Amino acid sequence: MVAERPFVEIDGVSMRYGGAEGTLALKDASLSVGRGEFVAVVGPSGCGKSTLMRLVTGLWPSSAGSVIVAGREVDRPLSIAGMAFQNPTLLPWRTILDNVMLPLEVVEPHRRQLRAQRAMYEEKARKLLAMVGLAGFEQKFAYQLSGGMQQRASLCRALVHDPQLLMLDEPFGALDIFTREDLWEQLQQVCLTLKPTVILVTHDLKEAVFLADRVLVMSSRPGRILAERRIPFPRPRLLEDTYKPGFQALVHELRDHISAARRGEEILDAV
Ligand SMILES: Nc1ncnc2c1ncn2[C@@H]1O[C@H](COP(=O)(O)OP(=O)(O)OP(=O)(O)O)[C@@H](O)[C@H]1O
Repeated sequence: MVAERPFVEIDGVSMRYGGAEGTLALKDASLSVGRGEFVAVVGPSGCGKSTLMRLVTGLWPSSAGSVIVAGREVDRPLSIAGMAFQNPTLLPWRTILDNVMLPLEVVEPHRRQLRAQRAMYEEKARKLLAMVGLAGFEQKFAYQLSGGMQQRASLCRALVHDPQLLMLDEPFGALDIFTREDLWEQLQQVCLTLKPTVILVTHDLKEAVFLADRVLVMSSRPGRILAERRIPFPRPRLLEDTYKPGFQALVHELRDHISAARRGEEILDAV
């Protein structure tokens, strides 16, 4: 049997901002993500995690190496990706429903079909909102929602055009722990239902272990993948699981990797 080609293939990628004398954010970073896999990327602050996300989604070109998604070299912003960031960035003049439907006005083939099939698309957006507990808030504006609710809406916006790839950069970073845990469960449910390929950048190791099939640990800047850990726990995972010794041992193991990576940074800085 022929092994399926990874959905995301990053090979020997380097990225320097600001010309030859600028900041080397990534150096010789390689990783691959299988179709339908949920990968979390963790690492010391400033190690290049967000840079990696920008390269995969085609928002920036890499300085060296190759980024291939769905078998194609990434050389422009990817339309098959949905993205959500720490800041939900909802447009204040649009209702929540219209914010969620925004990608449909931009991404083909939805853009072409939106006028004729508006009712179908609207139903889809409403279903997503209901899935994350926002039924009844469709006609509200962002200022009428809490931070956690806005983040849920931004997750729906990232999913509305059926992206094959979901890119999440600290999407829950600004939220309190209760809201965050609530959203982990909802994201897990959404992923079990829609089965996108997901890359999640997070500082929260518990979040990484709860959500991911595999956690990748990056070195300090210039970033590359230092270690990876497969997460063996069956799904759906429960919040109670995060208190179990096996779960906590994995979190500690990842923390040790990151501490080692940070010590590497200090040693390098001292040279
Ligand atoms: N647009 C930019 N121009 C110049 N340098 C940049 C730019 N974006 C990021 N950098 C630098 O590249 C390095 C990696 O940044 P990046 O945001 O990718 O790290 P990160 O791991 O996501 O950080 P954090 O964990 O703190 O969010 C940092 O030193 C940062 O200062």
